[in-house]
Amino acid sequence: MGGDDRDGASCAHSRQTPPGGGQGCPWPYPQYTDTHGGGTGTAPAIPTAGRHPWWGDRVGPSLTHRGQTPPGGTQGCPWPYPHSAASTSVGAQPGHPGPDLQQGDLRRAPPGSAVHHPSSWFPCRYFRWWYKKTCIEKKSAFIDLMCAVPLQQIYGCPLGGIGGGTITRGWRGEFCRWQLNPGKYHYGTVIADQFTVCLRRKGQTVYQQVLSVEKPSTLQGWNWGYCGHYAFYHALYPRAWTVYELPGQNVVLTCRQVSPVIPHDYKDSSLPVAVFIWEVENGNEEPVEVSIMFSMQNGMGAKEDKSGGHWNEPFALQEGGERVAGVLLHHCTPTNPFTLAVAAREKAGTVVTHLTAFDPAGSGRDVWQDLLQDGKLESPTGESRATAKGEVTAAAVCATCTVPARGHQTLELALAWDMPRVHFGALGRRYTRFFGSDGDAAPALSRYALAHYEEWERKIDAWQKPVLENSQLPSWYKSALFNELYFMTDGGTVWLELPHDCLPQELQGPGVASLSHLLPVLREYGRFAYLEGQEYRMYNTYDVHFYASFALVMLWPKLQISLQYDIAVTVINEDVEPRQYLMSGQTAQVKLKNVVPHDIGDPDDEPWQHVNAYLMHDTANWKDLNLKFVLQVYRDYYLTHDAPYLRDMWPVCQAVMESELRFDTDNDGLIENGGFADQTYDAWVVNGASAYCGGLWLAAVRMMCKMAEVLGDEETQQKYSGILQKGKEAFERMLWNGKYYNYDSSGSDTSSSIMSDQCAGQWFLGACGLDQGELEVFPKSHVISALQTIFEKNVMGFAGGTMGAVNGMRPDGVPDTSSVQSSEVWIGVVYALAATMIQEGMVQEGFHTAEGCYRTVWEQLGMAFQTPEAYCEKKVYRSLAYMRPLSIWSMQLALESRVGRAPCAPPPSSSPVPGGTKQSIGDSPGPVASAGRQGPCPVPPSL
Ligand SMILES: C[C@H](CCC(=O)O)[C@H]1CC[C@H]2[C@@H]3CC[C@@H]4C[C@H](O[C@@H]5O[C@H](CO)[C@@H](O)[C@H](O)[C@H]5O)CC[C@]4(C)[C@H]3CC[C@]12C
Repeated sequence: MGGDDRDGASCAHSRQTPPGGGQGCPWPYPQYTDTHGGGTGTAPAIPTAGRHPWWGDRVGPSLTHRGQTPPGGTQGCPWPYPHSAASTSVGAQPGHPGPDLQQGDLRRAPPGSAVHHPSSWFPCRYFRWWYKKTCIEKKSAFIDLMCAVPLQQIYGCPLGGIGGGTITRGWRGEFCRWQLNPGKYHYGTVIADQFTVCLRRKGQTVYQQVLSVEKPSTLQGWNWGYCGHYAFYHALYPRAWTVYELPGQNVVLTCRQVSPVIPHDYKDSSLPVAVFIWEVENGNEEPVEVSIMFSMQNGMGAKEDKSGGHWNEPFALQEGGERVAGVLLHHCTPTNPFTLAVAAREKAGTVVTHLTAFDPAGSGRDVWQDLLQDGKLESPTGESRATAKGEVTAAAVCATCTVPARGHQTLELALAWDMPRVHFGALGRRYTRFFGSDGDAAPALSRYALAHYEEWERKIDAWQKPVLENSQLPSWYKSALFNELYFMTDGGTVWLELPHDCLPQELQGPGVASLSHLLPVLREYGRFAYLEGQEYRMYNTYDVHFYASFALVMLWPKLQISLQYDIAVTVINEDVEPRQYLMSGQTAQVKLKNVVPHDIGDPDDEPWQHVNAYLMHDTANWKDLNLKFVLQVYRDYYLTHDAPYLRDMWPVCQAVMESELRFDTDNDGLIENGGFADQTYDAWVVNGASAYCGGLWLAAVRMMCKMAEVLGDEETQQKYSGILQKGKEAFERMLWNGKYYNYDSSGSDTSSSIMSDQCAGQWFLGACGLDQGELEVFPKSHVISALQTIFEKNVMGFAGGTMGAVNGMRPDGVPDTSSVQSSEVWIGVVYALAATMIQEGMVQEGFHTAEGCYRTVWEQLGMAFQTPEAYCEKKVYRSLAYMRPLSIWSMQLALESRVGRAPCAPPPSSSPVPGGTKQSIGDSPGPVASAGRQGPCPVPPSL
């Protein structure tokens, strides 16, 4: 038996110091950057731990990062693979979680918190609520400040389509983040879930190795500890690929994993499957027999794996000329049982064998010897016995082929999981529409995946290619644009099927009938929800979705339309149940009529039926939610031309705007904030007229005028035109200070802070082509001056211009620390700001601003595939794997929208932004092909 004879210690040592600058060693350094030469080549940075006053330490030593191209670029990879992937050496130093500090220590107040402030009672109220929820009701807290998810810098591309559950693999190949029950994550590497290679020459096994750097305490009979320096990981969502050199064997394996995440596809994109295509290159002068064994535990490494009653059985399925074979692992829990299928494609020259069951807690020697003997598994017939309580079981499937001398072969394996029902509601998952809901779909799913993945890859290529091949776009951007999309599936996402014969309770109210296309849309495209964040478990948090919605409307517009219909239903409905809010301590009803809810509910409750899981503030008084609905309605219409949608949404827009008018307390055409944190910055107090909410208000009023015009509603058009006139004047008078719009008009010490998100209204207007000409809402010169000030102060004046834009900056160049959120950087806000800059012609500034966030998150902090909501300058972050960063797709929209104007080039990666911002104004983008929408920049038809 061969094997990797380098010990872990020598690998670990060489990770730190690149011999010869890393040139001689195969892919020796951890990287989270492109492999296309766009990287920085900077020395490793090891951020030190930081402690946040409220949520504790969250950042441990991070990965080191280099922007190095692997020797020969991606030449080792024989198929034409895109280069702009997040990539890393599998031999990289794993990230360690920070020291075990008290996460979310509620005894420590944030800086600037007033002892007598009503919310200083928040910790007591929160703790009482948390105790009742978690210890008495035995449910999970929608935000668990007592028990945060530990940071692990290990993640790579998740597996699976949209809304059927996801299994995330780490960049070292581990199966480590599990979301099969929607919205509920299990974090843990399952050791038995591995790929193992066996090489045979002249009838003798010459090499057998688990392709994992681990040296676990179970399955010691296996040959672990593959030297990760011989492998290199790349991720470009929804694909990832790892190139493995097999030391001493002159054989290169490349495993690429493909998930069906395909824009504008509403069938295959819903499938809970992934395919692993193993390309084998034999560099020898003699043939080699290659086996890839895929082993998998029955379960996700959670305590249920030991609950007993799980069993496995072999299967084979032939259909349409395709034959697949493998093992089904039936996971028989009382709620949400599921079946995993581990399968391989049988084709001429490929033999598929299996082992129905083995003990993953034992030494694994039997399995190892079985494979070692002849490169195949025993393939017993019949099902395994069911596990006893306390016992775990696993299975393995092996695909074997012979690769000719200097030749190349492919082995194709798949993983499918079939959990047709979810723990809330009565609806099944979207994929059951195509594969049935009896729980027996796993064989068909795996067969379908193996038969269709080539078509998926063609479609993914066609979608991504125009961006990847655009030499004017920096490589980091290409990685960010596609890799941030992981959250579309791995955001606790659920996509449900609404059958024709059943109507959920919340869709039965009288008002709902006025939404004439509600049922046709929901029945045709299903119901979609994703979490605010993996740590903030609320579905479709609407103030945040406002930012992320660009990804949805550009890539799966029907899901955005469906989501909006669901929000419209909640606007019409109410929930009169009283409850106490944790910040103010006041009691008010859960949901008022004619207001947009904060979220659609908690996955641990009944989402859609019980909305507003968030109980920090009473969001009936938030100023941004209603406006964000109106802004999205018109933006969606502008991009989709969906006239029935606009007609249905129009009365809802009118209702929420009427309700919003109560916030214009002085009748000057401009709403006022209420002196508490009454908007998405829910810990940053705002009082009186404000740049953020006032700006969103004016933009929404402008869109009301436009929609009224399109729909021929003259009366409403006049009404909102009048409000717009007055409101614009009030906004300029109360907030414009000659350089930018003040944070608010309260005259407080921090009123004059520079808010990075002050142009959010303009962002949406620009995205819908409503920022030009006579009817412009914000004077162009003011917008440009505000953006220039933000660039100068919040971006370049913060962390040397390398970390994006801080939310709030004082005019003297010191971050606004009046609240925890004013001194944070919100990645999703930064991408939105960058899009606004691009819309306004500040293309270089926009790219520089966004680049800071990408590099901080994906390179410096090692937070690939878990982009948080926020970080501070000193290595503190908040809320892992968050929705808002999907707003990067608005940068893409801005670039696409500029096609047709004069050409422009974003700066090459890491190029310094020229001193002034002036020279870039008026630059316009080069031809940027459409990656998001289908077809050219839209001009909505009039109705
Ligand atoms: C009670 C504290 C203030 C004490 C005082 O004034 O004296 C609060 C200070 C900081 C708060 C935490 C801030 C972060 C979390 C925010 C989260 O809400 C969600 O976050 C998004 C913003 O990132 C928002 O857009 C979204 O709509 C929200 O769902 C709520 C929990 C926080 C941990 C929050 C808790 C209160 C404070 C500690």
